[in-house]
Amino acid sequence: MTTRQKSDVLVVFGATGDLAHKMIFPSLYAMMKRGTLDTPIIGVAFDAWSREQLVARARDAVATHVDAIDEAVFDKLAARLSYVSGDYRNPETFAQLRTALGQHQHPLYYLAIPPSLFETVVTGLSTAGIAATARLMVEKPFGHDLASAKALNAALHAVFEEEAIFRIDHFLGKEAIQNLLYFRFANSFLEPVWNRDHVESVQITMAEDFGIKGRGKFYDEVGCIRDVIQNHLVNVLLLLAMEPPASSASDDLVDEKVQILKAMPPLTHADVVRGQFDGYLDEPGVAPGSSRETFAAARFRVQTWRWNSVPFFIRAGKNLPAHATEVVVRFKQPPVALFDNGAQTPSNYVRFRLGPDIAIGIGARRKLAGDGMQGEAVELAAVDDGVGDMAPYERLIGDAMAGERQLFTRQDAAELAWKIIEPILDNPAKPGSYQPGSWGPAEMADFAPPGGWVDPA
Ligand SMILES: NC(=O)C1=CN([C@@H]2O[C@H](COP(=O)(O)OP(=O)(O)OC[C@H]3O[C@@H](n4cnc5c(N)ncnc54)[C@H](OP(=O)(O)O)[C@@H]3O)[C@@H](O)[C@H]2O)C=CC1
Ligand SMILES: O=C1O[C@H](COP(=O)(O)O)[C@@H](O)[C@H](O)[C@H]1O
Repeated sequence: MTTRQKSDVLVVFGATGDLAHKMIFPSLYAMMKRGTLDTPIIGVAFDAWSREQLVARARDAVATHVDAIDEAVFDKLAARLSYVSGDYRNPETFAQLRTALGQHQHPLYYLAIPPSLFETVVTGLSTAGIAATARLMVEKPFGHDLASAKALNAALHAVFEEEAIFRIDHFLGKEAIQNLLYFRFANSFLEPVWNRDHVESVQITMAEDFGIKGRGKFYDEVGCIRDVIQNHLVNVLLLLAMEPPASSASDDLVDEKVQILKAMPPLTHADVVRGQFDGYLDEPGVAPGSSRETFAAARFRVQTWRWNSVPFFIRAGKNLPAHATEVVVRFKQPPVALFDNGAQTPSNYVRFRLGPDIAIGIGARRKLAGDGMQGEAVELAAVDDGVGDMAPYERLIGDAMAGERQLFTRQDAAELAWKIIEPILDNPAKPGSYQPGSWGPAEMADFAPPGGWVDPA
């Protein structure tokens, strides 16, 4: 299959599951509405459902996520749906799928299934002779540590070439995160100051004001560092730190990200604060006495000419006081404090609000009206209302079907990210406890970027 060839059928493994309900069907509906989906869609899962049951499930999924279903659009989606029922461990399931594919030669197989079944399905596709001219889209988590990520890559590569594999990190499909790349490299005014001469620190906060939403079993195996830092937030860091790519071609972009990953030394325990919210151990599915973190803050180093000595801090957690993902790039103080009676005033910054609301702000000081040279902090902000923005899964499914790899994680990048995080995974020490609605455990009092954390409003 050439890299430019469009997939001519979408096959969703896990069509009856939670992710399909929450993200995939609403995205397929949105694609249909936008006119960007014109292929058949085959769901494959264990439940002995009829096609009508799958259509009903898809309808429920869409109804849950849109204000009012456009019936004509949904009917077009429903008309494209078919269903193959069977166990992925049974070769007969793949024989049935081969029949269902009919004349279609270039499927996109979307693995929205438990990771323990990725290899089983890939082998099943290969044995049935329906893998050679196909693409594979793989859900997170992509491995549990470096060794498992490597093993998974080896299993996928036994059947699919790297160019045919699309590893999802839904953060990369977000409009605001694409804008990080755009804002940095579509403007020239940032470049002269975007380096260690001018930047004091970079901080990335992903705060969620809700808990683990009944996903105790999943979350307790994963924890905050694996769930969002190793993937989503390291990806944000890479977009902030990377050098300008030679072109916007996928491999040129990823090559620059990989250069940054190679320049980041593995974390040590001294680089990390872990926390667990009070009440976590009472959540269904959480192991008794679990030491899994629901909060983590980490200090990363990027040892390049541009960034050496600039700390990159990431913090993330459940049950924090706000729901916001935000980056603050803080610039150094002016060399001489001429005004404000010589006081060191908050310095300049660039703030990227990545979600749920979207904004870019530039922090500066201006003089207050009056006789004295006293000032105040102001922010020049561009706020995006998000109306009409493409949801990440819609963008990513569309890109994978088109063979567009820019927003997917390449094998080397996935493995390097694990290498950096690996030493701090699975710390048996008890994380510091924190009250739901606070900014993490007491240890955070001594763990902050120069100038302190900026708590998103
Ligand atoms: N749910 C979420 O919010 C998110 C999920 N993900 C990832 O997406 C993937 C799927 O997660 P999720 O939808 O929550 O999982 P679910 O457990 O809800 O769904 C699993 C799906 O796999 C099918 N399945 C499982 N075992 C078999 C089998 N042996 N043979 C045939 N079908 C089987 C199930 O079919 P059946 O129902 O018929 O038994 C079901 O359709 C995972 O990798 C997860 O990490 C990523 C981000 C968020
Ligand atoms: O992958 C995940 O992301 C969500 C947050 O995603 P967002 O797009 O809603 O910001 C997080 O809540 C979840 O724990 C994690 O698995």
